[in-house]
Amino acid sequence: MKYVIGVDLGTSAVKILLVDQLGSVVQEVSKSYSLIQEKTGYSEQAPQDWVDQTVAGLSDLVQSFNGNVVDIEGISFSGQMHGLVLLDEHQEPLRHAILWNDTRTTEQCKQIYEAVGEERLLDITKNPALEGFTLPKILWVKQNEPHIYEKAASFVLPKDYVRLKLTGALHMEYSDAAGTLMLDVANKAWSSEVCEQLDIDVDLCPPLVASHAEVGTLTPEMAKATGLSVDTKVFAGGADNACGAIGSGILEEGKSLCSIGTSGVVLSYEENNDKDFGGKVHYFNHGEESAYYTMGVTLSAGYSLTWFKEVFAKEESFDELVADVHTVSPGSDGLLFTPYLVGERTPHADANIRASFIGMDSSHERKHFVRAVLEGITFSLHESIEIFRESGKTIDSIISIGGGAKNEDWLQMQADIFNAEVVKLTSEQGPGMGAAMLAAYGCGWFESLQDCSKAFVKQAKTYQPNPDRVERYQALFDVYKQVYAQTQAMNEQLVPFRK
Ligand SMILES: Nc1ncnc2c1ncn2[C@@H]1O[C@H](COP(=O)(O)OP(=O)(O)O)[C@@H](O)[C@H]1O
Ligand SMILES: O=C(CO)[C@@H](O)[C@H](O)COP(=O)(O)O
Repeated sequence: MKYVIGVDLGTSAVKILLVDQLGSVVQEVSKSYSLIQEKTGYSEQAPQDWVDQTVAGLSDLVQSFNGNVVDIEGISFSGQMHGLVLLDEHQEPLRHAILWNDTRTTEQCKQIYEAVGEERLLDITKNPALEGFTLPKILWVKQNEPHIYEKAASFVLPKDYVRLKLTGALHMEYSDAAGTLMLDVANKAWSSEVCEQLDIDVDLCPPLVASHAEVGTLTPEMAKATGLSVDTKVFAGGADNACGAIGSGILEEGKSLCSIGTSGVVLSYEENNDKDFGGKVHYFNHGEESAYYTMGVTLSAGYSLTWFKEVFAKEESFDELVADVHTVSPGSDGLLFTPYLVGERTPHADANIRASFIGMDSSHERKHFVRAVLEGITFSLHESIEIFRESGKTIDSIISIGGGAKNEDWLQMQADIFNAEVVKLTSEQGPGMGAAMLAAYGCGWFESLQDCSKAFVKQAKTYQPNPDRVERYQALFDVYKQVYAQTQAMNEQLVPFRK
């Protein structure tokens, strides 16, 4: 039996899957790392932590592997998107990585519009200037840390950095490059126009490759540190949402995905690059060649639950925290939560908005707050589904992945709030599975990613919407949607009081 490894470099942890030729996950390892949040709006991580934890995870995996290590033929990567890793001439990081959920760059987004023009930017990159994307982060460093910027020789995204350290080869692939706001998405090339307008040297941008491209093998040092063979083939990989789509079989028009990791994503496959969503949803290159996807993003989805757990139930596991939410009725007896802990992207691109609990009542217990958090996250994702439905898409079945898909009550809640069938797969690790599939396809095990998906993507269970709960949630969703407008101005006034 042959094997491949899929590495998903998430925001909370790196999750590593060993997958056999039948598509079964035979081993799974997870190693966490923390966020560095110096001030409100800031979110960073140390690139070395990603490398250390990935190497430690691979080493654990190899040590408990019963087979012959040379049968592990290939490895590929999925990674949290947009994070800026600025490298010096020796390909060493010049500072911590600035992550996708860091919103310090509102001013730089304005400058991008002024320099490139809103319409032209949308024409070239298919996306608006949002704080989370990479280009505003590069500008922020250039303006606020010029001593660092002047030493920059290139930049990469998180999983590209880990791959660089494992192989010694510097690359970026299209699905992640699309999230930089510097890629000409339709023509799959760096946009010299965008770079020139912002006085950024286009040579900072690394060589581009396809997601399934073989980019090298492990360095002897890394082979030794991980226990893997030096001949293990390394494939480029993809953005975590592109890989999540591959790992869930979102490889044809009409298929949709909901992912609840640190962020939350509702994603839909697009065959073409010429649809017009006016920048309301992100529009990126898929990990499948010549395909695209659109998606709406909730910045603090799983992160809202993690935050609640860290602040109010630090000693408990997620399973313990959510154990009794089914005893609270839908709507949490009048308690609403909006998940804007670090600002928001879809549908409210707003770095200053913050979260709310609305309707606290003396009868509420902790379990009401937990249920309200789960409902608020799901309502937020439903706002993205509403945008897709309003654009004419039919969304009656959604595959649900990510840490949030571990809980049955939450999966049923998704079916009831989305008013759609929700499908759970045998592994909730969609991005890791997608990365493994890119390696399997790259190794030549399959003719196409679709063929690989037929063999690897397996449904475990479906959740049907309950008509009574659907109706109740529709009424609550109408109230939920008002909270943003009602709290927006108040949040602006609170900005000077934040850390
Ligand atoms: N047992 C569980 N029940 C419900 N939610 C969970 C559970 N375990 C983890 N989660 C949620 O999953 C999130 C992490 O998901 P994951 O897909 O691993 O994120 P990332 O890829 O961003 O690192 C946590 O923030 C948490 O909200
Ligand atoms: O910014 C985005 C997508 O645009 C996020 O979805 C990141 O890609 C982080 O993903 P997770 O760590 O939540 O999986």
